[in-house]
Amino acid sequence: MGFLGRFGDGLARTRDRFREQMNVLLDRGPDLDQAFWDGLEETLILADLGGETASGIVEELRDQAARKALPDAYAVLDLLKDQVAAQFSPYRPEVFEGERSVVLFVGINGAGKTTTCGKIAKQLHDEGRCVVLGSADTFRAAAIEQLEVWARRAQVEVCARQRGSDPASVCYDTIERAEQAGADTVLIDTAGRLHTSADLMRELSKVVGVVRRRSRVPVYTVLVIDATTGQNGLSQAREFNASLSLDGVIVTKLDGTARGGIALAVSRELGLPVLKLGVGEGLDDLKPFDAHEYAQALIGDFDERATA
Ligand SMILES: Nc1nc2c(ncn2[C@@H]2O[C@H](COP(=O)(O)OP(=O)(O)OP(=O)(O)O)[C@@H](O)[C@H]2O)c(=O)[nH]1
Repeated sequence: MGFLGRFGDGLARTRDRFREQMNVLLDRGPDLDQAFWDGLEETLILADLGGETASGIVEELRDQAARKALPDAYAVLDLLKDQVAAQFSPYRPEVFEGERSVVLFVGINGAGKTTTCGKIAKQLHDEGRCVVLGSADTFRAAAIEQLEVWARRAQVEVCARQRGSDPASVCYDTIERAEQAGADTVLIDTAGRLHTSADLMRELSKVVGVVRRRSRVPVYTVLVIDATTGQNGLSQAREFNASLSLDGVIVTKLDGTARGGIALAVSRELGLPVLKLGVGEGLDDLKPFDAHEYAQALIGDFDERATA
């Protein structure tokens, strides 16, 4: 693993944009003047960290610069990574690594729910856990087939019914089957929906309610966000969280965007842990989350030599 860690390549575009902006700022000289602080905040906003998060980080760094009498911008940038890492909500290992769990994947259309569900099934199966998949995306026929392909690849069982079936009863069947099989983890794919559609959100909330009532093991609801949607990811997270009380988020497609900061914005502003990061379409491109590795990959190393 390189010095940028597991997310290094996936966050390359976000990091390039960030460094480009920072270099423009540092070209003026390393003084800790108002223009530097404004420029730093703008750079963080441009990486899609969100206005609230960006100003929170800058405020804290300003405070530390004054308290520790930091000499210049390079000294501030040394502290930035720790500041970024500290903003994330604490990781919740119990969602995928707990003794038993049922996890529902929710999110807007095309966010990467089915793919993520399949990748996690394969990873957990390879770790020796018994996994059952449930295809509650009964709206899109291709999603059922896609999950069946993943189930074969991962060598796990999948519960599916034909297109148009009631998603809540697919969940019911899936949990029953998982109990019979003595499964450790149940992963349920749900149909994509717009967070702005009240009817579809109500329907999903009903499905989650059925699962919570039926399951004898902890149930977690995980939002999958496509990083390329940028700040819209924050509105998605707000709406899904308001309807479903989310337990965590997975951010996908970080490889295709310079807006990788959205993972931090959502985690900090909604108090939700990031559980995994998707950095490509391959099986190994879904990475376990680590706040320090994320910060390292986002910012890289800044020193006078690197920017000269
Ligand atoms: N580059 C990249 N592509 C990804 C990533 N995760 C998923 N995808 C791709 O995104 C596309 C949509 O993924 P799906 O898993 O079908 O999305 P979905 O949320 O299940 O879609 P709906 O069922 O329509 O809501 C697929 O082509 C995936 O291969 C990622 O981390 N990086």
